[in-house]
Amino acid sequence: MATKGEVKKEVFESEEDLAVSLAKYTAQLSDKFCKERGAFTVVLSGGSLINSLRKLVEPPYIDSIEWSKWHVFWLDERVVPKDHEDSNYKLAYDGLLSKVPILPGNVYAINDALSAEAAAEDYETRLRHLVKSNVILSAASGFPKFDLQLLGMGPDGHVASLFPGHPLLKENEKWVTFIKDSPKPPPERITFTFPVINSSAYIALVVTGAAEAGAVQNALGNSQNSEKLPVAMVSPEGELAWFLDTAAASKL
Ligand SMILES: O=C(O)[C@H](O)[C@@H](O)[C@H](O)[C@H](O)COP(=O)(O)O
Repeated sequence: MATKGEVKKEVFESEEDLAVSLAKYTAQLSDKFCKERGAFTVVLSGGSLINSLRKLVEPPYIDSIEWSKWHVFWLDERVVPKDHEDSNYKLAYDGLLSKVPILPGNVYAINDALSAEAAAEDYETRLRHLVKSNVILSAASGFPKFDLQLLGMGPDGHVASLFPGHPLLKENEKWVTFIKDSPKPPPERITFTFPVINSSAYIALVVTGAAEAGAVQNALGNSQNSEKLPVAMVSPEGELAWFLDTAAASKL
């Protein structure tokens, strides 16, 4: 499946068709990595992505995926308790993790007892241990190389908690950092940095709805706007696969 630096783009008639294809894509990668190395490291976003993964908890995937080999991480997380409505962990737990036999020890939620700054540091330290123990692979650059990162995008073109014009876009040393002034509430979050996003073996960028069409154009089309949005900075070492619906692709 993989060609280094390859960008694939598929436009679906409906979100339902997109969800079917996204489940197939995720299951195929799970198969590949479980066979190759006995583990699959998957990074989740918040937002509508979790709903778009709903076909994974239905046949055939619910039974065929080797869930016990999954290791689940978050691209970004809101600094709120894990049972809070705003928690990306809760969103993923309710919609996916509670419905499949993933091992609780393989689910890497943030420590919600810590401040934003401390939670980001703690998450990075845990990732470093998992790279040492070969659960997460390491890129030549030294950044962690996740098998699959599943990204959503906001109408302003943000990915993870990396927002347009924010100084965090330039962070090139830390693996995980924090933000206290997120324009999208809640304001306090931790987030992967671009070097970690772009070290990924595979990235799926899942975007639906007319509100995101301008940002999709900025990344993929002939946009007049010279400011590169965060989504346009997604450029993994491995494969980038866009999953769009017709509304999100309407300006291409
Ligand atoms: O915590 C978050 O806010 C998310 O991880 C965020 O980065 C999300 O992926 C985008 O905002 C897209 O959200 P929608 O899919 O709901 O548009």
